[in-house]
Amino acid sequence: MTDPVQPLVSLSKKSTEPQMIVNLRRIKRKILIMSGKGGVGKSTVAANLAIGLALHGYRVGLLDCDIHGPTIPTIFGMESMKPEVSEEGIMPVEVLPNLSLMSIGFLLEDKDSPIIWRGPLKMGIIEKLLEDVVWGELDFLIIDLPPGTGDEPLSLAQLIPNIDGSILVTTPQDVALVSVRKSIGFSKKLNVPVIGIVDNMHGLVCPHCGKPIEVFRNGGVEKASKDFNIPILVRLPIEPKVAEMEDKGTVILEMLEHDTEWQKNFENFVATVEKILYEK
Ligand SMILES: Nc1ncnc2c1ncn2[C@@H]1O[C@H](COP(=O)(O)OP(=O)(O)OP(=O)(O)O)[C@@H](O)[C@H]1O
Repeated sequence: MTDPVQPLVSLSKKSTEPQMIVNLRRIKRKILIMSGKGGVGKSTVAANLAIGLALHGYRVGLLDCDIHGPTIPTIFGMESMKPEVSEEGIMPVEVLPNLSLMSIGFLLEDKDSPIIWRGPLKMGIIEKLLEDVVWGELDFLIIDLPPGTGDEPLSLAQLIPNIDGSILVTTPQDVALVSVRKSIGFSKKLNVPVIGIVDNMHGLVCPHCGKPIEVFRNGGVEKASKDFNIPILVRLPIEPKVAEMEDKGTVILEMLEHDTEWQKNFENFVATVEKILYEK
């Protein structure tokens, strides 16, 4: 059986761990963004954290490891970009002078077909990205993992050496507790400390009266935070503009505007993450 989508970059070169180590050694901090299930806002959080850190002056890379639905190129309005491939390796796509991206989505010839890869090929392409992407010197590499806490995201995360911390993204239903517990177990298996939880889609601000509306029955995230002694880093409301911003690729413009609630929430989130990491 042939694979339905052919990656642009040849996978024939044999993996060599030292090359991966050489590339990743130049990165000061590697942060995993993960979630117990799909569609909770993991890529949204990864993209905005990367932008926020870059706006604070850090050199940031964002690696989209979501093999089944790589959304980072769309969020940045860069779906049609093709990374340069040279003797040195694959060059990440530059969004700002100090923010660059790499996504499996950039390496697919046919972006509209569903991505159905067998296990070894999936691991192969992630290994290839870790080995061959020439990030240069970075202060942060933000890694957007595939959703879930099963064997596949675990094996992918295990390919990345010396991860500094994980951020768990969840929504506020009661099942948050289950989801957060699974994510903590996942981080433990990787020996990665949990930095904190992002409570996403936490209510909605009424567009007429400005008062908060609780959409889901809340309490699960607070309980998880207390039970596991892990801080809630930020509560993000349901923001109807987000899907539109992401589809149009204007997320970065929103973050450059300093007067929206969405931007302010992320500004606080980024400052909290920075504080936790640099006080360690
Ligand atoms: N706070 C929010 N308010 C409104 N929409 C949101 C919010 N957070 C995320 N979304 C939207 O929800 C959808 C899923 O978000 P996202 O792709 O970030 O989730 P994910 O967890 O990465 O999903 P996947 O499982 O596909 O990896 C997107 O359309 C995004 O625009």
